[in-house]
Amino acid sequence: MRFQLNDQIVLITGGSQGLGREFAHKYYHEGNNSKIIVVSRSEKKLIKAVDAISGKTVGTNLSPEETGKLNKNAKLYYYPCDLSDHEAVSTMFDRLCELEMLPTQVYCCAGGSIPKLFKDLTGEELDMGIKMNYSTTLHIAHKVAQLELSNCHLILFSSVTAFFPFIGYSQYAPLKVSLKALVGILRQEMLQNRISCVYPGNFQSEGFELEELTKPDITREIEGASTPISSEDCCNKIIRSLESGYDDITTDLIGWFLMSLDMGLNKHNNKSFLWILQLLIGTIVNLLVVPIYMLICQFQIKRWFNGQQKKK
Ligand SMILES: NC(=O)C1=CN([C@@H]2O[C@H](COP(=O)(O)OP(=O)(O)OC[C@H]3O[C@@H](n4cnc5c(N)ncnc54)[C@H](OP(=O)(O)O)[C@@H]3O)[C@@H](O)[C@H]2O)C=CC1
Ligand SMILES: CCCCCCCCCCCCCCCC(=O)[C@@H](N)CO
Repeated sequence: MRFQLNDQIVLITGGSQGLGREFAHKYYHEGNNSKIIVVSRSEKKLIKAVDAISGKTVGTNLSPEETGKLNKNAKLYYYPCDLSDHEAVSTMFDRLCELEMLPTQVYCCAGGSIPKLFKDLTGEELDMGIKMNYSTTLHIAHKVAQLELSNCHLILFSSVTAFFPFIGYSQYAPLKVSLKALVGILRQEMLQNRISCVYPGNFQSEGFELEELTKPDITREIEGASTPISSEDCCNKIIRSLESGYDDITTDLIGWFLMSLDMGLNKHNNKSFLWILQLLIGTIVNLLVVPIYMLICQFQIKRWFNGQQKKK
């Protein structure tokens, strides 16, 4: 399935800000004869996003209640929906079916993290992590599977933390690992669909700014190797990889390197021309470097905890 921006109906979850809004902007300005539907919980943020993308208020609300004002010739649409609610997702797809706007590409950008030590998280924050990072993608993928949208290209957004879950990301990384597992299974079951998975490193977004407020220093120290890039750069890197036919995509060197350590049983369909290099690097580094790094990492973490004790 050759990837292109033109002649698509592209559904972007998490399209009200950050990376999702960047993709919407890219399709709006470069995708000829494409329709864009941005989805998130907040109608207010969606309206702000469509204004920012198009420079004027042209976004059309696709909700059933807005049928009277529907402009079928518009390019940019929005649909407020809490994607962690299976029924709400089902209603959204019913609506898209009614309007003959079932998607040909789906970007599952909805997600976000609250970096804290596990014991410092609230039950609500833990539940939010599961909903925001897993359920939102799960229900969308489930509807694509059930409707047998065989020409639909699913693009899931995991994270580098799926290759190396580390201290401070207990509310987030396990769910990004789950997405990696889901991708492996869907690739075996949904043979008619192209299923891509993106493992971004850090990039500047509203979500990134928010997570910086609670991120423990030790977490920031470990992830220092992933310097935040702009959302626009991240978007363009991902589009270039998709256009090159890759389906397991990273956005920085450390992400590519950590993916090489995680080749396992799910990466053998990776079309990266560097795939064999990744396999070789992964084998050698897993054997010779990882044991040493994990000792250093444990020392770093123990030193940080000792420092925390002294502060008390
Ligand atoms: N920024 C980074 O450094 C990295 C980000 N990632 C991943 O990339 C993706 C995009 O990240 P980023 O741009 O920073 O995200 P942001 O946190 O900036 O935006 C998250 C988006 O998801 C939407 N959203 C959250 N919960 C729901 C829900 N239940 N239903 C519908 N929409 C929802 C939000 O809109 P609303 O509040 O209106 O619902 C918002 O539009 C995420 O999956 C993130 O985990 C991965 C690695 C690094
Ligand atoms: C031989 C072994 C070497 C190991 C080096 C370890 C380097 C770890 C870099 C981790 C980068 C994590 C980026 C997370 C982005 C993200 O998902 C958050 N911003 C949440 O949004």
